[in-house]
Amino acid sequence: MVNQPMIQLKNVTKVYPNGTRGLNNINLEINKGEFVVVVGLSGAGKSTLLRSINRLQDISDGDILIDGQSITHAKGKALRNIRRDIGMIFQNFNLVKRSSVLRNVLTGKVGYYSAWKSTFNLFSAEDKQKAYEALQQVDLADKVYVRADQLSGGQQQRVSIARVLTQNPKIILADEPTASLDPKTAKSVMQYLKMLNQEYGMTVVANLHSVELAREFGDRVLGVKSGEIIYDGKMSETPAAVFEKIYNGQLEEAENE
Ligand SMILES: Nc1ncnc2c1ncn2[C@@H]1O[C@H](COP(=O)(O)OP(=O)(O)OP(=O)(O)O)[C@@H](O)[C@H]1O
Repeated sequence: MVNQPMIQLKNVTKVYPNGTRGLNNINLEINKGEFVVVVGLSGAGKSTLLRSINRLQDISDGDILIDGQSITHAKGKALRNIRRDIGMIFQNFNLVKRSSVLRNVLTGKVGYYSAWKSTFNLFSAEDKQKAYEALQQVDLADKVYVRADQLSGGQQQRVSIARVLTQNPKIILADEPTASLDPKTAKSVMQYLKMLNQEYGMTVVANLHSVELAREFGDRVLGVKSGEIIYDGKMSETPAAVFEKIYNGQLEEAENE
């Protein structure tokens, strides 16, 4: 298959108002269908990278392209359309806790509805059916009408995965998706993310703290330090020692050249 760039960062810099360089002149291409894990110490810039890709925050310099279109310069409807193609998975699940599982999953469709229809939850029967099917995919069909806050952490993360499936994006950005879960549950959540990647061809970029999960699920690994990419390689060609060094903050860019 010819490599098709899905996410492109061109000379991207993010300077926070207090002067911190969250990202320092990053150039990066992620292809359609890749499962990329981003690793690095706390404060390295992993979340800044993800938040910049879907423009949850504006970058200071450079350009970011999503499937060939600049999200950096998009406005109004064009920006909303690009954002529709990007699903997010958060460490804290970001569910509406007092709403039902089904309603939470349907919010994945909000980007497709006019403001007033989504305010009044006027979802079509077809979308309700799709949301139900998404819940089947993550093995939660028996929890459709349960309130989100009645579920365990792992189940709540599966609801957020079903929400992303309903949104049907091209890209999923997962910011520490398993950080608040026990190891067994974390692995199961990663398996569902892998399913979205393999069965639906969604491109996944995930920040992960766990070396073990990163090695098991990523196809490609990006090591980040002080707002720069200090390692970029195929998982299968990345020795375990490189991981240890990235996580210990000992890997310097020169070692990777
Ligand atoms: N809103 C902000 N204002 C100022 N500095 C910030 C802001 N957000 C992040 N930073 C700084 O930018 C750098 C990168 O932070 P970021 O949150 O991207 O790191 P991270 O690798 O995701 O860390 P963690 O694993 O702890 O989430 C850090 O020095 C951080 O203190």
